[in-house]
Amino acid sequence: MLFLAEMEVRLPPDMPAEHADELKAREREYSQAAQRDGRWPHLWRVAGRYANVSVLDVGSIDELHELLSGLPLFPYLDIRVTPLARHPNAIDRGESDV
Ligand SMILES: O=C(O)C[C@H]1C=CC(=O)O1
Repeated sequence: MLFLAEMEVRLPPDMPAEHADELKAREREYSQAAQRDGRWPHLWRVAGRYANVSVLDVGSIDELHELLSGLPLFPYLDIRVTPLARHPNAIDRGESDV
């Protein structure tokens, strides 16, 4: 199941820089592990904003929630999730038409 996830990062301005750096380092490790295992096929920075647009590939809504809520930055993220369905005009990538 594919989901579009739009995330806005909102770190409190008074968060100590060392704490922010530690969270960002853990976030990088966590999201790169998910990218490597195929659950996070796209991660794009939104130009001009501390925000990303991601495509997540998970087996269930519960797995999606587990993946997102496990993000070290989760308490500081505004996340909007949109389920994705196949577009009928999309060029086939080896899967059968829906
Ligand atoms: O967009 C961000 O920087 C937050 C975040 C979400 C995944 C990741 O690696 O970083």
